[in-house]
Amino acid sequence: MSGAGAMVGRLPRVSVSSSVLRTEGLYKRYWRKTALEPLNFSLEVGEFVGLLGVNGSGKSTLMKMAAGLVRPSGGHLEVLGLPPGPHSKLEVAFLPELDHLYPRWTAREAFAFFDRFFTMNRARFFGLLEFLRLEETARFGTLSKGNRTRLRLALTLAREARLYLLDEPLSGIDPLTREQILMTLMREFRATDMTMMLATHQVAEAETLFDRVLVLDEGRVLLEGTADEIRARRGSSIDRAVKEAARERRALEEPV
Ligand SMILES: Nc1ncnc2c1ncn2[C@@H]1O[C@H](COP(=O)(O)OP(=O)(O)OP(=O)(O)O)[C@@H](O)[C@H]1O
Repeated sequence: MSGAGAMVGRLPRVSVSSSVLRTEGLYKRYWRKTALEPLNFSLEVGEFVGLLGVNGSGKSTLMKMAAGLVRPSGGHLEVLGLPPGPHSKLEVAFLPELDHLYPRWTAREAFAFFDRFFTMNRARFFGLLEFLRLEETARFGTLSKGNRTRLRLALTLAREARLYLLDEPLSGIDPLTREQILMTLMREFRATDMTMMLATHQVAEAETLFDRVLVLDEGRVLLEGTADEIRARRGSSIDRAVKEAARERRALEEPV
């Protein structure tokens, strides 16, 4: 990949001793709907964790709580040792699912806007544009869906942050390109101390990509562990293990 060194640039500040994200009994209800059941989970410095699950399993809810955008209903949540707040807004780079960029902005202008609020890594951003084959001068509103997704990803990863939360960062990109982008980016970024959680429906990506996965199903933890642990425990690929575990849970819950 071209510009790989420049892409990574300065390493984010890290505190080696404590978890970047820690939850204890964290849960979320929207009126009567439970989006996330009490969750005990932690994310350590330098880890790259896959947050997996089908639509509505609670992935975005967990990410939004960690990003300080949704208030938990109860339990304990710590980001970099403190409840989410102004400190974590600066230290957490969150890529939401929805397009949030002004359509008339070029990549350059979007970068300048972000640069007013966050610590941005210019060399990394332009390295990412090159790698993702994005033009600096094209307006966001004129880009294809896949290219808009790429630009949003580049802006998020160009932030100097201690935690990156990427919610379906490659939706709308064809599977082959998606795999290439993810594999290359992760190879680059995992050589640093960047800590990431990436939400995806694409369970098969967990086979090779992540240090560890957390699989949610209807707001509950279905599986958790490294790919090797899950394969050893269940004797099958993660993709199959997730399907089997979901089937088993449904069978247990069916009234007799
Ligand atoms: N603002 C809200 N008000 C009411 N219910 C909500 C709200 N946000 C999410 N939910 C519900 O909470 C549950 C979990 O939703 P969430 O968006 O976290 O799932 P998800 O795994 O991210 O889904 P997807 O993959 O489709 O993005 C769903 O049943 C959803 O309908």
